[in-house]
Amino acid sequence: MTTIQTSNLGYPRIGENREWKKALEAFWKGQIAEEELYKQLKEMRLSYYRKQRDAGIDLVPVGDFTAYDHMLDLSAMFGLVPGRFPYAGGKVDLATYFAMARGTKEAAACEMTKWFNTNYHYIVPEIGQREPKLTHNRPLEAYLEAKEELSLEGKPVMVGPYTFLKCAKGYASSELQSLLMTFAELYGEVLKQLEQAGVVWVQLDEPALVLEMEREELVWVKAAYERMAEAAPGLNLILQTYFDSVHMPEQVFELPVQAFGLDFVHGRQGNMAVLRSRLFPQDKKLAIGIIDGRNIWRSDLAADLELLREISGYITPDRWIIQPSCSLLHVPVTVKYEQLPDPIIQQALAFADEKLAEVVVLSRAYTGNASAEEAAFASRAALLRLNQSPSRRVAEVVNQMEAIDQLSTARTTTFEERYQKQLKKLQLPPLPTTTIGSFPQTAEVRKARRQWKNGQWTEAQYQTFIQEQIREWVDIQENLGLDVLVHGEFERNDMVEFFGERLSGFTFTQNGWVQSYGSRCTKPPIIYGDVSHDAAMTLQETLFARSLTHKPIKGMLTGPVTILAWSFVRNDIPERDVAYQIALALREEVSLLEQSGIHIIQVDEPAIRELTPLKRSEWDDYFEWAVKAFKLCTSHVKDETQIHTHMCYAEFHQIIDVIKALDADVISIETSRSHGELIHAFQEQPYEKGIGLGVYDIHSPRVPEVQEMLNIIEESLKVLPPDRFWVNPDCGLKTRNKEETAAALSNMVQAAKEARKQLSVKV
Ligand SMILES: Nc1nc2c(c(=O)[nH]1)N[C@@H](CNc1ccc(C(=O)N[C@@H](CCC(=O)N[C@@H](CCC(=O)N[C@@H](CCC(=O)O)C(=O)O)C(=O)O)C(=O)O)cc1)CN2
Ligand code: MET
Ligand SMILES: [Zn+2]
Repeated sequence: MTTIQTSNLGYPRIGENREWKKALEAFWKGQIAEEELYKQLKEMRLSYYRKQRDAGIDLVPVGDFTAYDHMLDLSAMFGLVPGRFPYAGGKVDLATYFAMARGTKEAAACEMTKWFNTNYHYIVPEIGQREPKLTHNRPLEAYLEAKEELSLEGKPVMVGPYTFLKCAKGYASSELQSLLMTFAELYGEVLKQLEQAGVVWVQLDEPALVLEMEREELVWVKAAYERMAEAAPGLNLILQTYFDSVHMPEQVFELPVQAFGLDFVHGRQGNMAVLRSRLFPQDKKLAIGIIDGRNIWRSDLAADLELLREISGYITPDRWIIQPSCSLLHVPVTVKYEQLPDPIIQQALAFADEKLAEVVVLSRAYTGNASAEEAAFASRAALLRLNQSPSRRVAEVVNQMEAIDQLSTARTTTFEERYQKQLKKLQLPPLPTTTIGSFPQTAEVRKARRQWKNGQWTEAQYQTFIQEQIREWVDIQENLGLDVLVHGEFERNDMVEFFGERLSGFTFTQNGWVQSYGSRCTKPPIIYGDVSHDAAMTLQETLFARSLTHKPIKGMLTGPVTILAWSFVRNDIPERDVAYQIALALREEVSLLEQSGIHIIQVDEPAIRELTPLKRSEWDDYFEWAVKAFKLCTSHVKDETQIHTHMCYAEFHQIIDVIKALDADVISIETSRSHGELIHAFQEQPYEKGIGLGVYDIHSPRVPEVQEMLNIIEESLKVLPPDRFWVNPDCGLKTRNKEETAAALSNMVQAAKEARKQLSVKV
C-alpha cells in the first residue's frame, strides 16, 4: 500500500512557555528592541517548523506564524492601512502594524472580533480607505526562510479572498463581487510568485464556505478562483474549510483547485453525507480533517480508522491527506510537562504536539503498520477508562438534572414593574455609571497570586492583599463618582478559570495556554465530570467591598454558556446538559448573594454569540438551551434584585431577540469599535430594557476624551430610552493599567454628567 500524506493546517504561536507573549510584551514595554524581537520570533518560528517536521508531518504550514494576528498580516500585506494611521505606502512597518492592532494616542485601534465560533479574535480588515496593493509577499518570505534555514519544503498558508472579505468591513454587499475580482488579482500575484519560487502546495483557508451563503456569491468566488488559478497554473491549491461542513458542496467542488480540505470532526455529519452522495470529484485530493483541533481529548483512533475505511469507498487513499480538523491555534502546545492530579484524565489528553503524533499514527496504522495499529487501540482504551471513571457521574447532579423542569425559568413580574421597584431601592441618578467588573490585574496582583499558589504566601497574607486592592479601588470608584461599584475581581486569575477552580467537575493544566487575542492568552479549565456547587465562590470579596461603601455593589458571576464555551468540555454528554449543570450551580451562588443583601447581580455571557452554530438552521435549538441556562440561574430572584448581564465582541444586531429573551434587567454591551452598526440595529428593533452601550474601547491603552464619549451617549440616546440608559466601558478593565483606567473612568463620569445636564434641559 502507498503511504498517505500527512499535513497540518497551522501551529500555535505562543510557545511551550508563552515565549511569544513574553517577547511581544517586552517589546511593547520598550524592554527589547525591534531587532531583538525579530530574532526571537524567528527562533520560535523555526523551532515550530522543526517540531512539526520531526513529528512526521509531510506538509508543514509556513506563513501561519505572526507577530499579532494572521488577518492583520493580510491587511498589512495588501496595504489596507486605515486612513487614520499615517502611511506612505510600501511594506507596512512594525510600528504601524502594532498601531492598527492596539491603537495609539492619535488613532483608535482597528476593530477586533471573534474568529468564527472560537475564542480567538482577529483584527478586522478595513476596506475602502486605501487602495489595496500587494506591498510584499509574506507567504513567499516564510517559504523561502524555511527552505533556506531548514531545507524545508513548506506549505504556505493564508486565508483566502472570500473569507478575508467576508470577515472585513467598510464595503457594501453590492461591492463584494468587484472586490473579489480586485483581490483575486492580488492573490494571483502572490500565488504566481510562489509558483516561480518552486512551491508545491498552498493552503487557502476558506472557512466562510461553511456558512449558509447565497448561491450567487459562489459564482463570484468561482470567477475569483479561476483568475487566481490562471495566474499560477502550476501550483497545487488546497481549498481548506473548517468548523463545519461545506455549505454548497456541488458548487464548491467546481472551484479550480487541486485539493479540498474538509472537517470531519465538527462537520462530520454534513461532510460524510457529501461523500456518501458521491459528490466528491475523483480527480482531486481530499484533505481529511479528522483529529479535533478544537478540543484537548485524545482521538479514538480505532474509530477514526473505521471512518477512514468508509471514506476509502468514496475516494482512494492515494488521494488522501490526513490532518487535524483546523489550525492547532485553538489548543495548547504540549501535554509533555503536565501533571494532572488524575492519571486517567492525564492519559486521555492530546494537545497540539500530541495531535500531530495522532495524525501520523493514523496514516501509518491505515497502511498496516503494526505498532501504529497498536497505538490506535491504546487510544481507545484510554478514552474508555475516562468514560467509565466514577468521577464522571455524580448521583446528586443526575437527580437534579432529572428534576430540572420543575425549576422556574421566568421571573414572576414584568420588566416594567420590577425595574420601578429596583430604581426605588437603588436610588440611582439618570444615566447611571458603572464598570463591567474587573480592574487592572497589575503585575503586583499576579505576583501575589503566584506567591500564594506556590505556598510562599499564606492564605491570610493573600486575603489581606486582595482586601487592600478592593479597598483601594472602592475608594477610587467613590472619588470618581461612579454610581454602581464593583469589587474589582482581583482574586480571579480569569473569569472562567476562577469559577472552574471552585466548582466540582473541573480540572486544570499547569501550562495549557491558548491565544485569545494578540499576546493575551487563557488557560481554559477542563470539564471532565458532572458540575456542582460546593461552597460560596464570590461572597467574601463582594461582601467585603460592600462593607466599605454606601453605594450599591454589583455582584459578579460568569454565566453558564460562557463557562462552557471557554472551557475544554467532556464530549460524552451533550453541551446543553453541561450548560444546565453549570447553571444549576450558579443558581445557588445567585441565591447566596441575594440572601446576603446584594441587590445587583451581573451574570456575564460574552460567549453566548460565539457558541451559536455556524449554520443558521441550527440556531433555534441552540438559543433555546442557551437562554434557558441563563434563566435557570437568574430568574428565581426577587423583583427588587436587579439582574445585569454583559456581552462583548458580538454582532448583536443578529441576536437582539435572544438578548431580549434573556430578560435581564440591564445589559451592557461592547460597542465602541463598531458603534455605528449597532445604533442602526436599535433603530430598526427598539430595545426596551436597561442597557449600557460601551462608551470606550478597553482593549486600547488610549484614554478617550470626554467629548468622544459624550458623542456616543448622545448618539445612543437617539435610539434608546434615556430613563434606562447606562454609561459604562466596553468590557472589564483587567488588561489596563491604573493610570489609564482612572483617567478614562474620570472622563467617562464627566461625560455622563454632561449628558445628564443636556437631558434635564430637554425634559
Ligand atoms: N477565558 C477568557 N476568554 C476571554 C476573555 C476572558 O477574560 N477570559 N475575555 C475576552 C478577551 N480575551 C482575553 C483573554 C485573556 C486575557 C488576559 O488578560 N489574559 C492574561 C492571563 C490571565 C491569567 O490567567 N492570569 C493568571 C496567570 C498569570 C501569569 O501568567 N502568571 C505568571 C506569573 C506572573 C507574575 O509573577 O508576575 C506565570 O504563571 O508565569 C493569574 O492572574 O493568576 C494574559 O494573557 O496575560 C484578557 C482577555 C474574550 N475571551
Ligand atoms: N466581568 C468581566 C470583566 O470585567 C467580564 C469580561 S467579558 C470578557 O472582566
Ligand atoms: Zn466583556
